[in-house]
Amino acid sequence: MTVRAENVTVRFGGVTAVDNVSLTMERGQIVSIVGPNGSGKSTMFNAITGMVRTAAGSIQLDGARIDSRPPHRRIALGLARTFQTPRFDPQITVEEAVMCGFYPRKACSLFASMVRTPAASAEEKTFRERCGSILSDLRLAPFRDLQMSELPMGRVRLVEVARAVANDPKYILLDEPAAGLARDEQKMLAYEVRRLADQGVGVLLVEHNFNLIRELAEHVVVLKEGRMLLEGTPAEIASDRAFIDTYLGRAGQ
Ligand SMILES: Nc1ncnc2c1ncn2[C@@H]1O[C@H](COP(=O)(O)OP(=O)(O)OP(=O)(O)O)[C@@H](O)[C@H]1O
Repeated sequence: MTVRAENVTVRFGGVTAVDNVSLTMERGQIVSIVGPNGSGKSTMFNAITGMVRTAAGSIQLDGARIDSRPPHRRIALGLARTFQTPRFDPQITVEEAVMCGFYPRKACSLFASMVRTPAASAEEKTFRERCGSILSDLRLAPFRDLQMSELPMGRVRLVEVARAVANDPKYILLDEPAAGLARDEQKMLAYEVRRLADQGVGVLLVEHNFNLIRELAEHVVVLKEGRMLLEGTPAEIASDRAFIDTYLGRAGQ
């Protein structure tokens, strides 16, 4: 049970944003992609989730090619993601934002929901209860009725994680989820990410905070200028001279 990206290349006009990169994420495993700004991390995410077209290579989910499937089909197959800069309607509440995450799982039709058939009401109730528990896991329950525009960006990122979790994913791709979070919020996020992995969810994490990576990731892939520089455990990566020079040295982390 894996997501396997093999020899993926993505080009934007003359720019090769990702060049022949491979990575594998198993269910229950936390894999991290690191690299300086512009090294292709988000583009690799976008290739896996179908937001950009690959020029070469293949992407498989649990053994089946998904390269030609649109993003919503990949979501339905259990691939959820968060965005570095989440975009929510500023006027919806935190609860409404997380409830959006359940829609791909809805079994009842829109018509059934509108006329409130018993099945649709029961489904709505189940989703609302699950939403409540996701909000409290991510310590967002006190903000449930606030509008998204009232939250600082760190918490907006947590709502984004909550929305992705609502989709009950097999694999979740988190794009810098800890950016802008206070230390205690980062710890709580790390705990939740670990818990997701323990429940069998594969996690792909783009993160600049190497302490968090060291704490969470079992495997790290380092990108530089779109290419894979090296891969290994956080300890192996952290002691590698090429990594220290490229990432820690130049990026000033
Ligand atoms: N839609 C796009 N059109 C053109 N070029 C793009 C596009 N998206 C990314 N790029 C280019 O591709 C390269 C890789 O960008 P990408 O955003 O994947 O890097 P990143 O490692 O995620 O960076 P950051 O840490 O700043 O988010 C960069 O040179 C970037 O300018």
